[in-house]
Parts: sequence; C-alpha cells; structure tokens
Amino acid sequence: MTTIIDGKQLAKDLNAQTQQRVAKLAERGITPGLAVIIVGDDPASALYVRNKHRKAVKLGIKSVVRELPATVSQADLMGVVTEYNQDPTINGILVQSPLPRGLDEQAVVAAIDPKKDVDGFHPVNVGRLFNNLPGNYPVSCTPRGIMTMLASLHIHLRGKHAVVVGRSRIVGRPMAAMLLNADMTVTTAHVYTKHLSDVTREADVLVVATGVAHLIKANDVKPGAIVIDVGMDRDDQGKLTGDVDFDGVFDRVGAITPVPGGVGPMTIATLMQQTVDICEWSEQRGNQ
Ligand SMILES: Nc1nc(=O)c2c([nH]1)NC[C@@H]1CN(c3ccc(C(=O)N[C@@H](CCC(=O)O)C(=O)O)cc3)C=[N+]21
Ligand SMILES: [Mg+2]
Repeated sequence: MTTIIDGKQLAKDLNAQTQQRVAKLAERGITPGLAVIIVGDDPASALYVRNKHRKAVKLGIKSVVRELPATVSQADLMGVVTEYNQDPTINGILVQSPLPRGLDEQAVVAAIDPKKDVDGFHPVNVGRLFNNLPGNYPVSCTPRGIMTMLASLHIHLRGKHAVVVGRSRIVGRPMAAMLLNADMTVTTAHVYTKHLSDVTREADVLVVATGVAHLIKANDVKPGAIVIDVGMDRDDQGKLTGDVDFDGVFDRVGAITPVPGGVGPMTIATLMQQTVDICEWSEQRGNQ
C-alpha cells in the first residue's frame, strides 16, 4: 500500500491552526501583517502572489501587495523594503522571486530586516539554519512545509538516508540543512552528479527539486521510499506535473506527494504559519 501525502488536506489543517492563532491575537488587538513585493508582470508570479494574498485575507492576516514596474531602480526597490522594515503593522516581507534582469536579488533580500524575513532567505537566517542554531527565526517555507509533511507520517528520520536532488537557495540547500538538523544522513545531488540513479536509489527519503519533468522513474527509487516531489513542470499538453513519474513509481514507493496538490499548497500554508510565528515572536520580545 502506498500512502499519498495529501498536501491540500495538510495545508487545510495547518491553515485552520493558523486561523485560530490569528483569532487569539485579534483578542489582544493584534493583526499579523504580510507585505509582498512583486516586480514586473510575469504572469506565473502574479498568480502566486494573488493566491498568497487571498489566503492571507481568508485567515485574517493583513496583506499588502506592492506592485512595481520592471523598470524600477535598485535604489527605489530597496527603499520600499526599508519602508516595510519600519512599518510596525508589517511582520513579514516577501520579495517575489525571480526579479527581472538587472535587479540584484541578493542585495534586496539582505536589505530585509532579518526579523521580518518571512521567506527565510536573509543570509543571517540562512546561517542560523545551516548551523542549526537554537531560537526562533524564519526559514525557507517550501522545505519547512516538507518537514511538516514528513512529520505527518509519524516515521523516524534519525539515522535514515535522505537524498535531496537540487541545490537551489530556496529549496535544495535549506532542505538538506533541515534534514541534517533532523539527524538524517544527507546527500545532495545535482545536475553534475554522476550515476544519479545509484544515489537516489539509496534514499529512504527522496526530495526532488530540479525542474526536470519526470526525471525520477521507478528504477530510481528504493522500494518503500518516501518521495517528495517539489517539481512544478509542464507536460506536453501544458498540464502541471512533477519531477517524479508519479504513476511509474507509485507501486514501488511507501509514500509520495502528488503534483499538483502536494508541496505547493503546503508552501503557501507554511508562509502563513511563519507570518504568524514572526508576529508572535515580536510580541514575545515586546516588539524589540
Ligand atoms: N519570494 C518567493 N517566495 C516563494 O515562496 C516563492 C517565490 N518567491 N517564487 C515562486 C515560488 C513558487 N511558489 C509556489 C507556491 C505555491 C504553489 C502552489 O500552490 N501550487 C499548486 C498548483 C498551482 C498551479 O496550478 O499552478 C499545487 O502544487 O497544487 C506553487 C509554487 C512559491 N514561490
Ligand atoms: Mg504540488
């Protein structure tokens, strides 16, 4: 029997928890606030931002979307970040990725107050995660959501072998750090990895985030493995599909996330969770 890890349902459960936490804060007159900055008019980015905005509003989070033209200067974009850094009604700041050519994304992310870095992309927060520092700090939402999905399976991770395919700043690298922090033996594979199939077949937990549709097939997985598909690819018909050949591996694996309805919805739910986390942390600090 194969378990389908239902990201939509898990996201629903997490969102319900988040909504309750927002209601608790509301009793004290506190509203978590999220600011999303989107530059240019990439239609996919616009859709993601709209989905985040809708979800935030639904949960009772104040959501501000700032749309800037692709021609915006680096200085003006940084100025908008500074504005939200100083705005006490905003707890989380997110700059939608990717930015149009000519803009320095790393500089923009570094300008975000690390305490408001709801994406967990600021170098200070990345460093904390990498070093497994204790304490409260935001981390990348997609891998954090995946850790929540793994927790829902109630399996022991310690000492098991995790293989992460992909080494992006947003997914692969922070994912490997979180799995290592969970005491797993972690291998990161990527586009230059030789004999990839031999590596992935060793995985008790396999996380695939490459952007290559159906890269992983039945022969590339260990029987009984847990497979997390972060892919958001288009098939020949233009339909959304993953980096894993879901139907091909299905009978062989122990558990698997579908695309759509897997990691994607959990990413957004985790973003909402982390916005409220940040708000609560700032309350605990007495806003500084
Ligand atoms: N600063 C920043 N933070 C991000 O978190 C961020 C970003 N930039 N840039 C783009 C990626 C991508 N991302 C997704 C979120 C939800 C779905 C999602 O909900 N997907 C649905 C399907 C959506 C569809 O049908 O297209 C699903 O998998 O079921 C997908 C992708 C967040 N990202
Ligand atoms: Mg998905």
